[in-house]
Amino acid sequence: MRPPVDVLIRRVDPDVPIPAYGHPGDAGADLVTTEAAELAPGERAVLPTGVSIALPDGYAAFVHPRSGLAARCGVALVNAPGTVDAGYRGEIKVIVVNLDPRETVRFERFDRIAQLVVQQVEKVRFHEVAELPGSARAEGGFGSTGGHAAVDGTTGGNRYASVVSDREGQ
Ligand SMILES: O=c1ccn([C@H]2C[C@H](O)[C@@H](COP(=O)(O)OP(=O)(O)OP(=O)(O)O)O2)c(=O)[nH]1
Ligand SMILES: [Mg+2]
Repeated sequence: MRPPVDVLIRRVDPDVPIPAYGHPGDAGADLVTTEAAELAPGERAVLPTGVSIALPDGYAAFVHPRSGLAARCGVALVNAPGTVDAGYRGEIKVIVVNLDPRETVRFERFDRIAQLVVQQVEKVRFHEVAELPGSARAEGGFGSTGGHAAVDGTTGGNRYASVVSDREGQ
């Protein structure tokens, strides 16, 4: 296993726990909210995590959702994954949204709300050309290989979801 990358961290809130990995080998270290919040269905909020970091050059950190929160409460991140640039010294914030159609979600102070994944990122130089080199995929995308959702129960073969926009009685 490669040695961990050292990242400087500052507590904006003196009592906040340092982000921690749940298990060895986990990709994300959990972030908490330092503010309690209540989100009605459809509501969103920008929640403070109480920490700011200084990443080494060539790295970025990504704010990812937690699957348990998504599955149990319908909480998603509006901008998932959020990007924390190496030069950002402000407090890391998490933009949560309650996607549950009925239930209000309540976060208590220090509830774990997201996870931070630190990765190396490449910086590229863009070279403008009139024509790009050919490829097997060419311009195919957005479901060109099949297996996409069908609308109103239309079967397209090899599908795995459907959208029912014209439900009975509506
Ligand atoms: O979920 C997030 C996303 C971003 N940030 C912080 C770190 C990041 O470096 C900065 C800017 O983020 P981004 O580039 O996504 O936002 P922008 O709307 O493009 O703002 P800017 O013009 O400041 O780059 O905000 C967070 O704390 N949490
Ligand atoms: Mg930006």
